This record gives sequence, C-alpha cells and structure tokens, in this order.
Amino acid sequence: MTRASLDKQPHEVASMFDGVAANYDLTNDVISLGQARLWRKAVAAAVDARPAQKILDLAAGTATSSQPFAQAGAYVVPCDFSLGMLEVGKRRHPWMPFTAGDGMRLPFKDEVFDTVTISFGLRNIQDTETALRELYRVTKPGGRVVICEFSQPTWAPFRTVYTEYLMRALPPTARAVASNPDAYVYLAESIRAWPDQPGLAALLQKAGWSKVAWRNLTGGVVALHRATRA
Ligand SMILES: C[S@@+](CC[C@H](N)C(=O)[O-])C[C@H]1O[C@@H](n2cnc3c(N)ncnc32)[C@H](O)[C@@H]1O
Repeated sequence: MTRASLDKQPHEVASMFDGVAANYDLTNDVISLGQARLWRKAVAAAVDARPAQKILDLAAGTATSSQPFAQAGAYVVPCDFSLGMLEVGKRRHPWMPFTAGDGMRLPFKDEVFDTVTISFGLRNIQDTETALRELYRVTKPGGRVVICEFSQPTWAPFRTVYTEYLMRALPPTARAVASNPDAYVYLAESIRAWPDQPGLAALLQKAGWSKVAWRNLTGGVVALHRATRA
C-alpha cells in the first residue's frame, strides 16, 4: 500500500463517508470483531453524560456515537460534514439536532458545550491541531474533551499480530461486507500513520488543553484521551 490514499482533501473524505454510510455500523461491528460496542461503552462512561448537559459529538456520522449521551438525558448535538452519514443518522434518530459542519471551522459560538467528544473521527480531519483548537474554543471553561481513536497496542507481540490484521485481513473482510471497500484500505493506512498515545496527548496540550490523560482499550488498539479546558 502507498501513502497516496492518505492525502485526501476534505471533500474526498466527506464523499468517502457518503459512500459507506448505508452499511457503516454493520461493517464496524464486523471489522472490529465485536469490540466496537465495548469501546462505545467506555466512551459513555468517560463522558458521563447528565441531564441538562450540552454535548457536542463531532464527526458523529450516523450518530451511533451520540446515542448513549442522548439516552442519559443530555442535549447532544451530532455534527459531521458527510451529508450521507447525517441522512442515515436523521432517519434513525429524527429528534436529534443534527448539524452539518466541518471540524476545522465549527458552526458554533465560543464556550457553549459542557463536554465535546469525538469517536473515530479526529484521525480523518485534515488538520488535527486546528480541530483540537476548535473543540477548545466551543467548550465552556472547566469543560472536558473525550477522544476515542485507534492507537498503538502497547505489548509488542500483540502489536505485530494487530498490524498483520490491519494490513492483510482487514481489506478482504471489508471487501466482503462494506459498500466501498477502498474506504477500509484508507482506514488501515490512516491508523498506521496516526500518532500513538503520548503523541496525541502532546497535540492536545499544544492546542491548549490541560489535565491530559488517556486509557487504553483492547490493549491499546483504541485509546480514550481526556482533557480539560482551563
Ligand atoms: C469513522 S466515522 C465515525 C462516526 C461516529 N463518530 C462513530 O463513532 O461511529 C468518521 C466521521 O468523521 C467525519 N469527518 C471527517 N472529517 C470531518 C471534518 N473535517 N468535519 C466533520 N466531520 C468529519 C466523516 O464524515 C465520518 O462521518
């Protein structure tokens, strides 16, 4: 594989997600070998949504990542720039205030959300630091960010097996279930190119966030980063 498919422009990323929207959630369950549901539970626990809280779920896609916060009684705004993903989400959750918007220029005023969160989306945004600064801007002072993203398994033998899975088994599996298998080649490449746990923590600090911490899930296949706005 080459790095070429990683150099996608934002409109290409949006149209790639438009293309996978119909089968997106099913494909996730299959290619994560059922782990996706556990990761979502961990995100829900970290966000700890409460009634009357205002939560931004950036890169929410079909809003599967937003649903636990709404179920906990919070006011959750799913925001994404793929109209195809938003359409699928709106059909499933017509009461949610879906908002079309780019993570690098959020269509919200300063300091409006108690918590901002992003699951499996930050890696896809062209400029990570700009997105982290935008998330900071729209968060109330004292508010929090929770980021759920693929990362690096910490135990070397497991890392080797996982890398084999990403590069060899995932593309054919995706070909069997996904509507646009190329999107899952991009997935494998983008995970390999993404910063590890301390690398993302450093980017959060650089964007102004404090009290940065993370927790590994599934041995570090996924990491949950948390931070606070001063
Ligand atoms: C892998 S999906 C994650 C969806 C959802 N958060 C979940 O956990 O199922 C990534 C989403 O990021 C969105 N995305 C990528 N770049 C974006 C950007 N610059 N602004 C807004 N959304 C973006 C894509 O459209 C896609 O819906």
